[in-house]
Amino acid sequence: TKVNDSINTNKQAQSLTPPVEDPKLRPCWNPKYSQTAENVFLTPSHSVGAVMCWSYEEVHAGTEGFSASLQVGEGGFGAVYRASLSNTVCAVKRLKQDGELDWTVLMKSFQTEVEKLSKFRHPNIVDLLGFSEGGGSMCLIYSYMENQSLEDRLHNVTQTHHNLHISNILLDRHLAAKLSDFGLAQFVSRSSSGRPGDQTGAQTKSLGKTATVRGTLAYLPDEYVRNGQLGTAVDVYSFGVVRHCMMGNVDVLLLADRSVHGDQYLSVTSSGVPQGSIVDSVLTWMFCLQVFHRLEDVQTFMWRTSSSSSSSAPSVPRPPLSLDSSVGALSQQLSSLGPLEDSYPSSLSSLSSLSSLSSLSSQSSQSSSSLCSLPPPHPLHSSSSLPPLSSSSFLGPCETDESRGFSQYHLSPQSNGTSSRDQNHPSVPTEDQYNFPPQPSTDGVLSGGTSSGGTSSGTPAGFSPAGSLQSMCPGPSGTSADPEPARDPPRPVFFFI
Ligand SMILES: Nc1ncnc2c1ncn2[C@@H]1O[C@H](COP(=O)(O)OP(=O)(O)OP(=O)(O)O)[C@@H](O)[C@H]1O
Repeated sequence: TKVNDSINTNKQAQSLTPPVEDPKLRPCWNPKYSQTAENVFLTPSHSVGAVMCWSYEEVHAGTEGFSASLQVGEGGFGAVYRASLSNTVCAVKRLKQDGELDWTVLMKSFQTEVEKLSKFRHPNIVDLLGFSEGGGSMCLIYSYMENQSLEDRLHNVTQTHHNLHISNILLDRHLAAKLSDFGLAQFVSRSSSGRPGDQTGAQTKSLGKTATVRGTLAYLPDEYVRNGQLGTAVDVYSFGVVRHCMMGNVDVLLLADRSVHGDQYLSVTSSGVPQGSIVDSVLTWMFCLQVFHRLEDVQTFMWRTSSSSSSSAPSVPRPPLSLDSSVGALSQQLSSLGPLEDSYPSSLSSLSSLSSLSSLSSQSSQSSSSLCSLPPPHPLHSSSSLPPLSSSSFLGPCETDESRGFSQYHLSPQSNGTSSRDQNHPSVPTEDQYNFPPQPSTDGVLSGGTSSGGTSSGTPAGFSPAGSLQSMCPGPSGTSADPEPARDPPRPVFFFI
């Protein structure tokens, strides 16, 4: 009753439902979602402005009645199911109705998610395919991320609890990382007063505790650390950190330490050995390096398997060249840092971990010569000293069907049971995968970074690694002298599959 009353009385939510002409398949195009000049966060080329509206019956059938056997996860906003809609595998997030959440707030979040993701498509944001209202439930329908969340995967990597705020980073079948809960998280950051970051209202009381804000300081933006602000920016920031790590970009040290120790590292690391809490920096770096290596292994494994089992083109993109060269160079830098114990006597456990991780780095360094034909770049090169990224020559590891901003999903069923989305997909520039402009200042977070953290173009620090990425991680069409170097057999994959 509460649900139905809320739906009936909430005109905003009702306005999401378009006029119904075809009850079976109802394309939802709302002109108010069209791209506007101020929507600069994502590029117009990724904008499609259309999502599908599904009936409750269709979603119910596609999830086999929201069967527990199809549930793939559960977050603060509800359970997520693997579903089949029009012969397309989707992820259906059914928003909770458990009384813990203020239903009015939830509906607003629902609306926000639909509005925002109807406007935008981005290679690193999970595509919203549609939504459903009715039957007393509200569902958001996304493209299905076969490899689920990075957090899930990391549990398998480390077999220990970790504190990264990365549950909203999902991995597609190519292991390309994408942000989810874009609009939902955005709304959580706002109170009923509309002031960003106001966590005192009843709205955020209920949603705030469900929002995923776990994490070490290293992975959270300054603004969250200082003010407790939640929201998309936190995810984007953490995503940026993880992405840098996964790319083997030593700028991760900048990001990792910015929130803890201020901006001092921004200049220090681009010119010399970082000062301050090097233990935290190195631990962060090495941990993420492990993640990167595992992801790289899996990509290599998948690519090789696909290549050897089929004479046709591989179904997964060829992995980027190894980044072990940068690891080795970093390792050398670390070995020249001097004693750490004197500076950080209380970090004994960290130092112990550091020791083992340093040895990992050495191993990586030793293997780098056989794995990578690239000359090792100087690990502390500033991004600005590197050549600009050329979109035509760079093909990063996220250059996949989905991650290219391949968002023109046509959900019409095909006779062979597959979606037609694999045909005629648009080509999208790749630069913006690595250049996140600042968020609108109304967010209150990450709006251009700090005074010394931003680049000259106003991009927050750490969100413009294009040059570094090109240097560190040239893709298969990159400028490397050896476009397809001989690689050792992939190391054992023991956690993903
Ligand atoms: N598009 C998707 N494809 C495949 N699995 C998904 C998808 N979205 C979510 N999941 C799975 O469902 C789980 C829960 O995701 P969800 O976004 O609901 O919550 P969360 O991000 O873990 O937490 P919170 O809602 O508090 O941010 C994820 O960890 C992931 O395993």
